Amino acid sequence: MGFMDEIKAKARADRKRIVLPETEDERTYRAAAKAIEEDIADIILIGKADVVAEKEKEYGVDLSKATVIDPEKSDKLQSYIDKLVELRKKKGMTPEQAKDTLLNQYIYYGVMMVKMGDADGLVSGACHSTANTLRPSLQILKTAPGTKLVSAFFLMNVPNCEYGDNGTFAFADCGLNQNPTAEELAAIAGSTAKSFKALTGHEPRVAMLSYSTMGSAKHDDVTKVQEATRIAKEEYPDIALDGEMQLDAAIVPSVGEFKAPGSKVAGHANVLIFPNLDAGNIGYKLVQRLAKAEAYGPMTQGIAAPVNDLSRGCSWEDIVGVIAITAVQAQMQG
Ligand SMILES: CC(C)(COP(=O)(O)OP(=O)(O)OC[C@H]1O[C@@H](n2cnc3c(N)ncnc32)[C@H](O)[C@@H]1OP(=O)(O)O)[C@@H](O)C(=O)NCCC(=O)NCCS
Ligand SMILES: CC(=O)OP(=O)(O)O
Repeated sequence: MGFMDEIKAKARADRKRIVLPETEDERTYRAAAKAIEEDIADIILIGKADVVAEKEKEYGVDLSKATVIDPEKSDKLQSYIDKLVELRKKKGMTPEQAKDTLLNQYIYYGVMMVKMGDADGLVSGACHSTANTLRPSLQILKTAPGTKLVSAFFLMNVPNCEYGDNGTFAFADCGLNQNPTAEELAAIAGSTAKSFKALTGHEPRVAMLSYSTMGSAKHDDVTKVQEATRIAKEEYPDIALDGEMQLDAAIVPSVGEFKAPGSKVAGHANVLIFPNLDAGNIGYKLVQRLAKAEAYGPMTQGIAAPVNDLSRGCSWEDIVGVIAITAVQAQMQG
């Protein structure tokens, strides 16, 4: 059984309520229908009932078991307006702006449902940018206790691959933090190792990636990853983590032995921490497209409740996977 089958089985065991606000996108309907058919979550769609019914017919999917919420008709609207104003008053949010935002940006309505306990998690981003998808949850849900930095990772499943754990990897940060400092990079490594273990059950082996292996090149960019590695080893002594190292040294045993002799991680890494968002975002898309890998994410870690993003290039099957992961994250956050 692959990790996604296991995640779906976990999701099924304690079904959570997952909101999908992007009812303007066909993939949302197909993913919602499949998630219901596979019994992995209770699905809440945000939109107008007649529009959803029309699309359901057009796409030939069965959404009779989904809950459809039309913000305009919801008796919760006023309480959501009040709460949003309370939360964003210091940033200048007025009741008029809050009403307009909740009625016209369904992602905000969905995030408020999670905030108010009317849903357990949210998945969006198939037709909205990452910034517009994650900003509402950063603003409204905020970070989980004990977390300073929210970051975003992908769970990757590379077919016919002997590297990582038979092709299973976590990659980070591929979605959120553009240019992490050494401290932030160390925090991303710690969070991703924890997420990888929690979602796949595998022991993480974390490589701090660079274009240099153990001092083979010299530049401020390399120094940043070396410093991040030092901090991460200090902060997370129980995690197998090493760096700085190149991608080949991280995952290919013979190269790891040659370039980083004595490293327990080199050649065996299953958690790859990229030095910046350019590298992370380009890296995951290369593996997804050229190696035909399944790529689930960008999943967030560190938000007070599970809200996960998607790539606008995702398939509806990817959305089903992210729904299942979101449901399992919701179980873990209680
Ligand atoms: C998500 C993103 C928009 C947040 O950036 P921003 O410009 O700081 O946005 P805001 O200032 O409105 O931040 C929103 C809130 O989230 C908080 N926040 C932003 N990034 C955060 C992080 N990584 N961890 C915790 N909180 C964060 C801010 O402090 C702010 O809180 P406040 O409004 O209560 O003060 C930005 O990080 C971004 O654009 N990232 C790149 C996304 C992207 O293009 N990815 C590529 C495709 S996947
Ligand atoms: C994760 C990501 O790259 O998102 P998008 O493709 O929507 O920019």
